[in-house]
Amino acid sequence: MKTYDYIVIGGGSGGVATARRAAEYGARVLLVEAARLGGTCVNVGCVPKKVMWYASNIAQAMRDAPGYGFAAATVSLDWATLKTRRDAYIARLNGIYADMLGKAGVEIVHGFARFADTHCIEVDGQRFSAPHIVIATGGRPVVPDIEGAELGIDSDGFFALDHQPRRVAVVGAGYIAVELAGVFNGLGSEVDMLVRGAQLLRPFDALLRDELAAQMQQDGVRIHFGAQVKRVAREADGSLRIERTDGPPLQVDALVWATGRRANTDRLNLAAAGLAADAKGVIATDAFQNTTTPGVYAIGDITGHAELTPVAIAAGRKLAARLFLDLPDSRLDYDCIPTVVFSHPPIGTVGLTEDEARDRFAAVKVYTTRFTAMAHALTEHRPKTAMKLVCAGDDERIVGLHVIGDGADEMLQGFAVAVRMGARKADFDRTLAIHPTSAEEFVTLR
Ligand SMILES: Cc1cc2nc3c(=O)[nH]c(=O)nc-3n(C[C@H](O)[C@H](O)[C@H](O)COP(=O)(O)OP(=O)(O)OC[C@H]3O[C@@H](n4cnc5c(N)ncnc54)[C@H](O)[C@@H]3O)c2cc1C
Ligand SMILES: NC(=O)c1ccc[n+]([C@@H]2O[C@H](COP(=O)([O-])OP(=O)(O)OC[C@H]3O[C@@H](n4cnc5c(N)ncnc54)[C@H](O)[C@@H]3O)[C@@H](O)[C@H]2O)c1
Repeated sequence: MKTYDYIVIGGGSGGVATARRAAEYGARVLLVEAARLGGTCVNVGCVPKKVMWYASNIAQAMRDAPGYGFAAATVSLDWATLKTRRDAYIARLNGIYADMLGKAGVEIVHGFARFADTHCIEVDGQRFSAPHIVIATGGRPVVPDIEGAELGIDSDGFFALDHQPRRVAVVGAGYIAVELAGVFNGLGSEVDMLVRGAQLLRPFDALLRDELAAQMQQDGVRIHFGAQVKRVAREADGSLRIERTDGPPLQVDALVWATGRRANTDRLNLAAAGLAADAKGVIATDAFQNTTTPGVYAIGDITGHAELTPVAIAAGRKLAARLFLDLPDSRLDYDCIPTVVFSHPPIGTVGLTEDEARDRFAAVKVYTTRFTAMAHALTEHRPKTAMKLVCAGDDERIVGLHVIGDGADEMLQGFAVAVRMGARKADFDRTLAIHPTSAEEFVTLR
């Protein structure tokens, strides 16, 4: 049996980050990865998704071009070329991850890890042990148990598509549903969204939810609220017939399930480590990523906190510093996590929604604005930008900042620093505007 200081199960966002840091701090580290290095984010998440988002933005820019006097061009996408180029980019990233880990001195084993006991794992019959083992095995998409569900694809299947479906149904209303629906629509597919509830992005501030639904509908996405899929069947021409609760069947070329994810903990033999997961596969941790078994930790999506790459990375790095730099207080603060939804238009949000703030504070003041960004003054397509500042207390501390509109994705990071530092409305007011931008509206709100 080979022994190490630290074993990392899973080479995704959290696993790679914690392994690398621990090795840099002098630990002997083994990382076990069952599939491709980089995990969900690099292979079937953030990265290929953002490439598709950019592609969709380029298509929109081509449609906007005549407003600026350019001759109208036919927007015709060779999806297969885009996929080949995207896949090549990701293969390069896989290689960079392997190099990076190698240079840091992390040993990598390719295979599927299972616990043999509290401090020992087994990979393809080989055993490895360490006093510290971190589980960073991420999650996978879940699909409802409905007749014909297997005829649809999930987000992994979206990235495997080698041609563009002409008509698409997207089921769900979370991050992935709105992002993929926006990409398909921007690239010219006909899109129907089937939403079980009455809103998109239910946990988000009402301003963002309402603006996004309105803009997507204006851009041609048919959003069916209160809609559930009853049955899916393949027609003779290869298309799919989707029977739903709220209206006549839909006929589409692809059905995408964007109905949530579950943690990859069911095949880890957790019991051997004295652990158990909940129904969604989530492993309970304390504020320091400790599980209930001493020496076994969990980070990233399997902990059921904000399922975001920077969260997994930061939790992994903090843990490495606690274990191998002798910094006993090193832990991630899960408050005030900024996040961007790469919808069309994009959303940026940090802190509390207005409703959350009203529940928490006696005095809440809200500032909002809604306008057409200058870039669209000359174009036929005129998406709106909307912003909200949620302030609490007599000194109007900014406890929530929300924006939807072009540029929201790049706008948020700097404002997230200000919110994290405890900025007051008065701090925004005395910050000079940068003109002409959309972001300047945040410092001129009255
Ligand atoms: C479509 C999509 C888009 C997304 N977009 C964004 C975005 O724009 N921004 C953002 O911040 N987040 C985004 N996310 C979320 C982000 O990808 C995850 O939060 C992040 O990848 C979680 O990192 P992790 O380390 O917990 O797990 P993962 O990155 O999922 O890595 C887990 C790794 O563990 C491996 N593994 C599993 N079981 C075992 C085992 N037993 N043995 C060995 N290896 C194992 C897996 O193969 C995988 O490589 C997106 C997710 C999806 C699905
Ligand atoms: N831009 C980003 O940072 C980004 C992008 C994608 C994903 N993510 C992360 O990944 C996580 C997972 O994303 P997601 O979109 O899979 O999950 P989600 O939890 O955001 O959304 C799941 C959606 O599916 C719906 N749903 C669940 N079961 C259903 C059913 N049987 N029928 C119909 N609808 C059903 C839910 O109501 C919800 O709208 C996100 O919470 C986020 O943390 C982040």
